[in-house]
Amino acid sequence: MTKVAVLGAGSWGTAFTKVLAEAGTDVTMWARRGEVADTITNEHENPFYLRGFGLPATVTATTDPLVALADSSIVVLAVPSQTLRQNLAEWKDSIPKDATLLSLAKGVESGTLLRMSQVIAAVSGAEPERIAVLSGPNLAREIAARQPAATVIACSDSARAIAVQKACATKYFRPYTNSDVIGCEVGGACKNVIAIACGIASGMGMGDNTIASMITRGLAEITRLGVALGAKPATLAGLAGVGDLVATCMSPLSRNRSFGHVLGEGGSMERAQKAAHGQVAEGVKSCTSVRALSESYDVEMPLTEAVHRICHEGMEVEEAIGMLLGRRIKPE
Ligand SMILES: NC(=O)C1=CN([C@@H]2O[C@H](COP(=O)(O)OP(=O)(O)OC[C@H]3O[C@@H](n4cnc5c(N)ncnc54)[C@H](O)[C@@H]3O)[C@@H](O)[C@H]2O)C=CC1
Ligand SMILES: O=C(CO)COP(=O)(O)O
Repeated sequence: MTKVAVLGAGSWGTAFTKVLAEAGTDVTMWARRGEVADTITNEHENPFYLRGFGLPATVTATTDPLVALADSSIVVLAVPSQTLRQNLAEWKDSIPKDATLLSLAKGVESGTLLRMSQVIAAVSGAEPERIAVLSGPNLAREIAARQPAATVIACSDSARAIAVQKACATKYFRPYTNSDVIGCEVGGACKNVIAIACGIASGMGMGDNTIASMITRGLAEITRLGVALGAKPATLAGLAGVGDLVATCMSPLSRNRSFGHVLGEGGSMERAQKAAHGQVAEGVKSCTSVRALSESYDVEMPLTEAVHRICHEGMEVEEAIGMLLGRRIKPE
């Protein structure tokens, strides 16, 4: 039987563990805090990140990475994008030599501007064909409630993508394979930034025309960047692109959208952080790295630029809107 280690017991790590276990896969979690690991193992729930959802009794958790990683053929990296490098450096020597490394993180690393699969390759030394990413419209609480959803598992080695697909396919969670790792990662990282922009608009009381316009123009700028980095446009028109973008930009469950909503209502960055329920709103840091990437590839990303200026340069939201609408009019 496939044995999977899920490293990270936050909301998505926990919900994805539930999916794996309900698919009949043997899964062990690593949690940072002892009380989280103990509660998962003994009470079959993670009330710290995913209150109200029972986990199958087969799921156990530990704070010892060696125990979680022993004999695993798939290692799921379920920590925030800005801490993945540091976390993986501590785990890399305990990872079985031929295991597939599956990233759940959606972000671009600050400073290095690396995608998560690149961080994994750099830190672990694993060959690119051992590195996979999972990305799609997968809000953790909806998946935990077994609401039907689809996702994409991207890996350059199709046999590994299929092995991950089999390990997590259930009656409500439908994974598709894809070979376009870059497209999936660009879609996942950039949609968080556009979700902050949509949250700002909704917080200012703007309606569906505005949000739909931002989602669509957001997709245009994400696709421009993705193609410049080597992604296939079809990937960005699929689940890991438009699918995830729509879910995150529209859902009050999204931490990135919730973060933006508070800013749009006139709240401070601190208040916005609280609205993300103490969990990561990845777009806050990724907006700066995505903007830097776009500059180095000479790709225009006006919505990303506006979110960066609001979050990190103190620009007022009204001024940012003026900047966006004051741009030269042009063909679509
Ligand atoms: N929550 C969701 O609905 C989804 C999240 N994602 C992505 O999955 C990744 C993980 O997200 P979540 O599980 O939701 O995050 P979270 O904020 O709920 O949990 C993060 C987990 O990482 C652990 N961790 C380890 N080292 C850490 C450190 N130095 N600082 C902070 N946390 C540390 C925390 O203890 C916690 O268990 C993110 O990149 C996110 O964008 C992707 C799809 C859905
Ligand atoms: O990635 C997600 C849904 O696919 C979760 O979005 P948030 O990180 O904004 O909550």
